[in-house]
Amino acid sequence: MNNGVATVTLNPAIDHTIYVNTFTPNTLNRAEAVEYHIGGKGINVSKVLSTLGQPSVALGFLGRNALYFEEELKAASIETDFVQVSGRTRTNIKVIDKSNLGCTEINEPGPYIDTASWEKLVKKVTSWAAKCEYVVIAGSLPPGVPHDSYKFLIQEAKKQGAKTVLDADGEALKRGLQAMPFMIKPNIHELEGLTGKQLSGSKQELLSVCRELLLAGISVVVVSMGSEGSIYASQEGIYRVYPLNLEVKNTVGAGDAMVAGLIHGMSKGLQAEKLAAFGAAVSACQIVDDFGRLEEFSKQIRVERWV
Ligand SMILES: Nc1ncnc2c1ncn2[C@@H]1O[C@H](COP(=O)(O)OP(=O)(O)O)[C@@H](O)[C@H]1O
Ligand SMILES: O=P(O)(O)OC[C@H]1O[C@](O)(COP(=O)(O)O)[C@@H](O)[C@@H]1O
Repeated sequence: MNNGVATVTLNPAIDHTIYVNTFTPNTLNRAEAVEYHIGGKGINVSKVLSTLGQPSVALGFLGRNALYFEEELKAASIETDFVQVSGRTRTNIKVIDKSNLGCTEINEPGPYIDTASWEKLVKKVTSWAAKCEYVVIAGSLPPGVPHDSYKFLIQEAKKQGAKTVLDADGEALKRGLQAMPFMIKPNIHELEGLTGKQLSGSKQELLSVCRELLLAGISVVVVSMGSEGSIYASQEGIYRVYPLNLEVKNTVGAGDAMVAGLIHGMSKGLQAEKLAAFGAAVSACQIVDDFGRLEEFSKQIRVERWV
């Protein structure tokens, strides 16, 4: 038993982060520093949970470079139960321009997943969902898996009694929502894709979109808005979480850290206002790359009840 959290990453990645002084497209850029980290949204959630002292099991597909992932996860005390596939797990490029802290990302599509591998994965998710309180399903779909993969996995996990958390984009998010996950954490761009509207970020507009999702049957809706902070919505109320002014190191994985923070906070029984602040504080730690500041950030974050 792993204290109740399984993360599912169908499309893990090695995040290859390249820091340049000033990024200029169509010319030679020389790297000031490089970092390689195992990633993909569910894996990142497991890594942050582990930093917070909460165990989890990581599931999904891994290709020929699986051993590297398994070793890194083991070193972080994260249990693994991946399906091995014959392709190569992808590498995603993140270029960080130190002059303005902008991040240019190129995410690969990932290896092809055949039907037999997909069926193995479904069995693993179903079996872990029976043992876990939360099943986090996150990230893009690799080629070959069904378009309604997330809808199906959420339905199966719910049948086993797990609370499901979905963090995805585009069609994968739209279809996944049909199975009514317990919690979703779209960023503002993912929410725009979902609603088909360009959002101004006004209070009325955000309230109306969150209310619609709650009414449809999702228990917790968290909309992250990068440097603008976030919105937390549940039956307890709808809250505006104001951002901190941070010395940003790298914003990659900020959303995943927020998901991990929300799950950890829920596991500890935090109520809406404190939970919303805790999720935001964990993402702030990820951005400055210093989890020693968790308590300080949790106290600094301002949460306002909207309704
Ligand atoms: N530049 C920033 N300054 C302060 N906080 C930030 C910044 N970028 C992200 N955050 C925090 O991290 C959270 C998640 O970031 P966001 O970029 O919205 O998610 P995602 O990584 O899923 O796109 C935000 O709601 C906010 O609390
Ligand atoms: O599966 P996708 O949508 O391509 O995203 C994968 C990427 O997202 C990340 O998990 C980061 O996500 P966030 O910045 O949204 O938290 C990277 O580690 C990874 O490269």
